[in-house]
Amino acid sequence: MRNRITLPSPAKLNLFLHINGRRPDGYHELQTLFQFLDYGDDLTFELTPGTAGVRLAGPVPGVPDNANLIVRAAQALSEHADHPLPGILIGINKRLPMGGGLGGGSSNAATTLMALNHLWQLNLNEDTLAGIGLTLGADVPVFVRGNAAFGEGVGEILTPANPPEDWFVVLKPECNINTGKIFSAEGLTRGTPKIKIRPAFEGDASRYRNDCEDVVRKLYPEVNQSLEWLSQFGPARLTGTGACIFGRFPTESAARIIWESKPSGITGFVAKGVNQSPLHQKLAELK
Ligand SMILES: C[C@](O)(CO)[C@H](O)COP(=O)(O)OP(=O)(O)OC[C@H]1O[C@@H](n2ccc(N)nc2=O)[C@H](O)[C@@H]1O
Ligand SMILES: Nc1ncnc2c1ncn2[C@@H]1O[C@H](COP(=O)(O)OP(=O)(O)OP(=O)(O)O)[C@@H](O)[C@H]1O
Repeated sequence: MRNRITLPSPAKLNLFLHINGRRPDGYHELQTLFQFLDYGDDLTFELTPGTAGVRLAGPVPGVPDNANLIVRAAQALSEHADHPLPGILIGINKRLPMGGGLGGGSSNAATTLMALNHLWQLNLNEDTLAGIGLTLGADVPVFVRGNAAFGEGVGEILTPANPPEDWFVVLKPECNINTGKIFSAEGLTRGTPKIKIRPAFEGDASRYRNDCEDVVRKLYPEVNQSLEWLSQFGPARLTGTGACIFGRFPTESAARIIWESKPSGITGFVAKGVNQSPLHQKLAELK
C-alpha cells in the first residue's frame, strides 16, 4: 500500500453537444459525445498519518480552498467512511485553463474521488463514486467512469463510445466563460430534437455541432475570431460552453503544423483524443 500517488486529471472534449430542452429545475437536457485528451493536470495525494482533514499544498488561483472541487470531493467522500481517516495533503500541477470547457475542475474532483477511495481504503464501487461525483458537477461522472461516452440527461447517463482517436489542436481564446451564464443566455439553442445517438454519430465528425456555439460567438468576439481562424483548416468546434475550441487532425504532425502557425497571443496545446481516460490507464498500471 503506497502512501503517496500522483495521478493524471485529464481534459475532456465535447465532440458534439446538443441541448434538447430545459428541466423544471433549470438544468438542461443534453446529448453529447465525450472523449478524453492525453493532456491535463496532475494531482499528488500523500497520506499524513497523525493529522486529520484535507489540505492543499498550494491554492488554485482565484478559488478559495473550501470551494475547490478537490476539497469538496474529499469531504463528500469522507462522509461515506465508517472508520477514522488519516489526513491527506494534495498537490496540484495545474495545466488546464479554468472556465475553458475542458472540464478541469470536474476532472480534478473525479481524480480525487478515485485516489482517496484507494488511499483511504473505502472500497466504494464506481456507481457510488459516480453518484457522489454528480452532486459536485454534471461532468464529474464521465471522468469517474473513464470511458469515452455518449452522455444524456445532464451528462450523467453514459453509454460507452468509440470515436476515432484523432489529434487535436486546442486553442484558448483570451476570455473565461461561466457555464451558468451561457445556459441562462436568452438566445441559446434549446430545442434540438433528440437523436438516436449510438450508431449514426460515433464516427461521423462532419455532423458534430455544439448548440452553445452561436451564443458564445456573439458574446465573446475572441472565440468567434479563433473559430474563424481554425476552421480554415477543417471543422472547428467549441467544447462545452467554451472558451476553448478544437480542430481535429489525423496525425500529430498535421496538428503541430497548424499549432505552429497560430496567431500570436493565443494559448492552448496539441493533444491526442483517447477513449480510455489516462487516469484509468494509470490506476490499472498501479494494480
Ligand atoms: C457544458 C458541459 O461542460 C458539457 O459537458 C457540462 O454540461 C457543464 O458541466 P459543469 O461545468 O459540471 O456544470 P455544473 O457546475 O454542474 O453547472 C453550472 C451551471 O450551469 C447550468 N447547467 C449546467 C449543466 C446543464 N446540463 N444545464 C445547466 O443549465 C446550471 O445553471 C448550473 O448551475
Ligand atoms: N480544482 C479546480 N480546478 C479548476 N476550477 C475549479 C476547481 N475547483 C473549483 N473550481 C471552479 O470551477 C470553475 C469551472 O472550472 P473548470 O476548469 O471545471 O471549467 P470548465 O473547463 O469550463 O468546465 P466545464 O467544461 O465543466 O464547464 C472555475 O472557474 C473555478 O471557479
